[in-house]
Amino acid sequence: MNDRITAAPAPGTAADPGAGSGAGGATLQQAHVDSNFADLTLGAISDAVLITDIHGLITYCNPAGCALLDRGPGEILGWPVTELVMLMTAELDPQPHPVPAVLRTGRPTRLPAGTILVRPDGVEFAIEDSTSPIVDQQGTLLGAVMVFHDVTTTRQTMLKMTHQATHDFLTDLPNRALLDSRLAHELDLAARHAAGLAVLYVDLDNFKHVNDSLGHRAGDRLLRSVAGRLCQCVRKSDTVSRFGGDEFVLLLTTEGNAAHAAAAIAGKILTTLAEPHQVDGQALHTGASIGISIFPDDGIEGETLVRNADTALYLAKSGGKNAFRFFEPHMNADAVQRQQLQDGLRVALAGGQLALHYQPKFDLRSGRLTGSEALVRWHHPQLGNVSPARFIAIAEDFGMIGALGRWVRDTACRQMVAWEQGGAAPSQVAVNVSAQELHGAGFEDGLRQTLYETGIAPERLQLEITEGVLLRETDAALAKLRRVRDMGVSLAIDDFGTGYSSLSYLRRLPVDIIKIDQSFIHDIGQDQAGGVIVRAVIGIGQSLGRRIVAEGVEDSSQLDFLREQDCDEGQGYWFSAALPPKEFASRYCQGLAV
Ligand SMILES: Nc1nc2c(ncn2[C@@H]2O[C@H](COP(=O)(O)O[C@H]3[C@@H](O)[C@H](n4cnc5c(=O)[nH]c(N)nc54)O[C@@H]3COP(=O)(O)O)[C@@H](O)[C@H]2O)c(=O)[nH]1
Repeated sequence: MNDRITAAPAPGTAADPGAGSGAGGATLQQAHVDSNFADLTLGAISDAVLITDIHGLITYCNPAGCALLDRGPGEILGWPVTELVMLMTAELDPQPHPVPAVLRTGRPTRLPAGTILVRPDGVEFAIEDSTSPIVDQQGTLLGAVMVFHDVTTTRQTMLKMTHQATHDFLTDLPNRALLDSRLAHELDLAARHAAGLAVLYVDLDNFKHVNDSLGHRAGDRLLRSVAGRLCQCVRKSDTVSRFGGDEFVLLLTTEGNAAHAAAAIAGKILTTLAEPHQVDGQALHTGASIGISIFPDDGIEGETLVRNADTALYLAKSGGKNAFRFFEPHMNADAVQRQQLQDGLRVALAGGQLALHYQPKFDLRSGRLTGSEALVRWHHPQLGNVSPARFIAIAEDFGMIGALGRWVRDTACRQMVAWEQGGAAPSQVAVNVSAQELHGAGFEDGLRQTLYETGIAPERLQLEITEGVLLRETDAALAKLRRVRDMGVSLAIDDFGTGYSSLSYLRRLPVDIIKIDQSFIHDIGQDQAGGVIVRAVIGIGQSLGRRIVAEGVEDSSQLDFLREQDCDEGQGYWFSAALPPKEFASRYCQGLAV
């Protein structure tokens, strides 16, 4: 062996034969000196090799070992291996050393994965090792040999890969896979210690609108901001995960009542998320809806708890958004029906089950028919007639609203053209456009296609857009509406009065018609305020050059009042409910010249 690795052991150490380390130490050192071939071999390999005597004092270190420990042999030999090579777990807790164990048992051993070696100068690196006993031909234990190498880079790569596989790339939150495994672990603990556990399913309200109107980069930034705020709302021991899109699932563990804790956190989340988010220099507003399930009442398995929280979320959303709801068992029946409707709607869209009915609108001064509103109807083969309010929400939630809206528009326009070709048609047909449909990227092109393919004159088509939708419009969306109007199609603001538009805002909206919401018409004659609002809307709307339509006219006193206020048009059961096309034509198109 060369001088570097056979330097004399520290005086007084067991490796010094004079120190009375016994025959084992002397024999071992002699073996080193004699073994030139072994010396060359050990000097050539990249693994660190440390040999100790029977007392665990280092008697040999190869060059790779010296390099890893950043010491010359003189600073290594004679040291207790447990002091020079301190070992920790991956969590930096003390790790039992393998050399004393081998010297005690005489059996080889390996360190657990993730073991960290801490040098006396404080430098740490991850190692993999194997430690074996050294025995002579008589079977006497002479010492131990520890072979190890630095796996920091490999470990970092592995940790990075594990992180990527278990975290969301955009927000760096745990992903669904990690949530599932944490949920399984926490459920196990909760079951054994009767602890509380809640799952909160959070979904942003109108996130798609941000993406569609401001672009995906802004959407991504908003999601990161939301992720940060969600983490601020919970303890470090809780899990905030992103399930994809704008859906986040939180796992809360509590010692007390889980429902109370979940309600408090849900309230905090709604308040925190409602604060404006600074994205690209502008303040973005977003709300959220939250569904909550509680262990064990709402499920004892992770999958069930998440599914039930999702069901409760759906009801929080359909109940008006920006709210939280706890899961209730009856919701499952609703969820089953929703699934049935969702599946059924796909079939219905493919053909046969959908129909349009037409409700007439009349000029209140002349009594003449001014047009009709097309309202979609669905006869489900098992469930019978399904309310459009219900299935339109489902179409919106499950990405079918574009196709449904397109079907309604195409069918209404074709019907108008058919009536025209028959020689008698109302002057206009109105179709409802849902928020999501309007915000969809293909809306304008789809509309152009409808006009082109059906051959309807654009001025014969009217789009009804609810006030709530228009209120949330950005400049880009308003520009979209102006382009629609430039095609020659007229626009009506539907359900006016329910969205609290300011009158100055009304002036900005590119609409031709204001339809007063039926709730205000219903209030006419019932209380003072109802009539006052209707009168104000008619006066101000007309002064802004808009035509006013009263929706939901049900009796003659309402009609008289509307006429007194010089309202332009009326629609409602007093005149007629929506009718199938044939009935509509035979009642209202006779005598109408195109
Ligand atoms: N995006 C689309 N939305 C649509 C379409 N078809 C309908 N809808 C929307 O669904 C909601 C419920 O519609 P519906 O059950 O058809 O009810 C409409 C009328 O039948 C009803 N109405 C009409 N007159 C009266 C009346 O005198 N009293 C009374 N209580 N109800 C009456 O009102 C509904 C019309 O609402 P509106 O559109 O706001 O004018 C409803 O929100 C529809 O908009 C569709 O094809 N696409």
